[in-house]
Amino acid sequence: MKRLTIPQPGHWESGLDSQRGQSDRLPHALLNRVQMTEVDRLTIAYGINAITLMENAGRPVADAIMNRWSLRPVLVLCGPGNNGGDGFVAARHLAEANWPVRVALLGTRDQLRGSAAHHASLWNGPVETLTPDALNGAELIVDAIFGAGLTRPLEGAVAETLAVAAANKLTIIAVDVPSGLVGDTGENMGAVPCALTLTCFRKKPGHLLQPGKSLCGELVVADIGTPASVFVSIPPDTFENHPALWADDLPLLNQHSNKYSRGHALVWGGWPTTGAARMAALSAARVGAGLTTVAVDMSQSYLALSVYAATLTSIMVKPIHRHQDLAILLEDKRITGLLIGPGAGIGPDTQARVLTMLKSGQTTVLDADALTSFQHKPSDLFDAITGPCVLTPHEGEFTRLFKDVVDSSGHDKLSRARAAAKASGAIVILKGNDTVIAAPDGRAIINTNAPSTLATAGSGDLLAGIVLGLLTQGMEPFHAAAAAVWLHGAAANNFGPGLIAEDLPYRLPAVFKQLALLMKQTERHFSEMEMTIEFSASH
Ligand SMILES: NC(=O)C1=CN([C@@H]2O[C@H](COP(=O)(O)OP(=O)(O)OC[C@H]3O[C@@H](n4cnc5c(N)ncnc54)[C@H](OP(=O)(O)O)[C@@H]3O)[C@@H](O)[C@H]2O)[C@H](O)CC1
Ligand SMILES: [K+]
Repeated sequence: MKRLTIPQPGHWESGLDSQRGQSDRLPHALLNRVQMTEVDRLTIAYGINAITLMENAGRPVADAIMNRWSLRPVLVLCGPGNNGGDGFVAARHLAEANWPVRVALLGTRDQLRGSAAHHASLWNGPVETLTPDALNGAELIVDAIFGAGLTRPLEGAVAETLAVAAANKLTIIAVDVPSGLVGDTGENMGAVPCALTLTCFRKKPGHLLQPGKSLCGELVVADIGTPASVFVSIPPDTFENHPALWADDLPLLNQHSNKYSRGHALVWGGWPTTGAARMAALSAARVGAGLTTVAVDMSQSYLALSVYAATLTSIMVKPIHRHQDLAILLEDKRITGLLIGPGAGIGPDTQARVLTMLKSGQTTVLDADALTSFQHKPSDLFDAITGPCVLTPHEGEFTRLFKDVVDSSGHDKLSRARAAAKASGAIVILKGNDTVIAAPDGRAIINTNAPSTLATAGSGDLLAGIVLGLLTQGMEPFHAAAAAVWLHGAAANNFGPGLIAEDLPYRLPAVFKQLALLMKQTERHFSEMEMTIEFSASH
């Protein structure tokens, strides 16, 4: 199977050399504004001039409209930069197909420059002023006002016109991004919800991060002729989560596998909240940990052991009476992954257990109370993280633990997750509808398959368990984190509405079957491409 590896920074060229593919090489990369500027420059150097690039960017907008809607009046709103230029191209193609099209421009025609001025000169119809009145009679609105060049919040005629279009529920098609959406971050500086967004070459982080994600509607990526070779000098470090990024690293069974070779997961079982640790243990087992044990906190009640033991069957229980018992248990080198946090309780006992776990050198997942227990002195935690470690905070836990880090970094989710990973030395899974997985070396993945049914009690405990189960089997932590987030979303999608946390682990086997099918299709896609390459080479 061909895999799209995510090479470490600094190894990009060799990474590309080992990969196959034409323009869809690294298809899941996300590019920011600086990278896209460089992509444009390299594409032009490659031989596609700026006027053709704009033609290639604007034509798919017209095509997408004609493919989705029947003939109806269209108004194209054009801005003063290249986004506006794309709008003029789209308007021309619609008009050539005999669609009723009008154009309204922010500013005047003689202020346009370069390719935008060229394509505006090819537009034969009148150019109106961009005001709310221009909307009269239009049914579809093409928003080509601002794209990557947005520098400040929307105001004046632009803000008013978009607000009136949204209030009148007009269908809006955005060129590159809904105007007002910051492509690098997903921040909204005045954009209104669109039905469809067409962007060039690759998606941008802001298409996948909230609130941007909710503003884009259907998202389509247009091929504008940019060669995949641009990735040699523009190493992407941000990706949309997809099995192609990590599926080859998933632990696989073979005839030599036995329960010990599949690793032994250990979950800290707190008291009196026991359900969280039990569900996490079940998830770890479901994703393939050979053995799973709950280390039961006996320091508060002797009842703890009976509750865990009576409710777990294939999962083992180990009573821990004194703190030393935990350290002794961790000397067992057959244990290959640790999790503490779900239902652990906030305070010095949890702190001490976390530090003991980290000291053991074992791969560790820290969730929930294990994170909040360090809110007053996060550096104690960060200093103790010296080995493979994954942190799984939701926004509340994240803010408590990383307040100082966030104050000194960007405030968008991608920057915050990256800064937290760097400061802590751990892989950080910053959870939410747009979960970000970040590594200390700067790599990041944005997840897109999470349904809103995952916003239910216990959902986070299960995710921590899935991460643990994969790590326990030796999967590389960044890939394990991304895979776990994807599997979690896929299991929820597989169940559908009415989901409660208990349902998720039972859906994982079906998801593994889907995944195997998906990867077979990907493999077929690659082998077909190989045939195409051989065919073209021989002619
Ligand atoms: N490979 C590609 O992706 C290609 C993309 N194309 C399209 O080009 C745009 C980016 O074009 P650019 O000219 O850099 O920027 P914009 O068109 O988005 O906007 C720049 C102008 O807008 C003014 N501006 C910005 N924000 C505001 C605001 N809030 N209010 C008023 N005016 C604003 C800005 O003025 P300044 O005073 O700030 O300089 C500029 O005048 C990309 O998104 C794609 O659509 C290419 O067509 C093909 C290749
Ligand atoms: K736009």
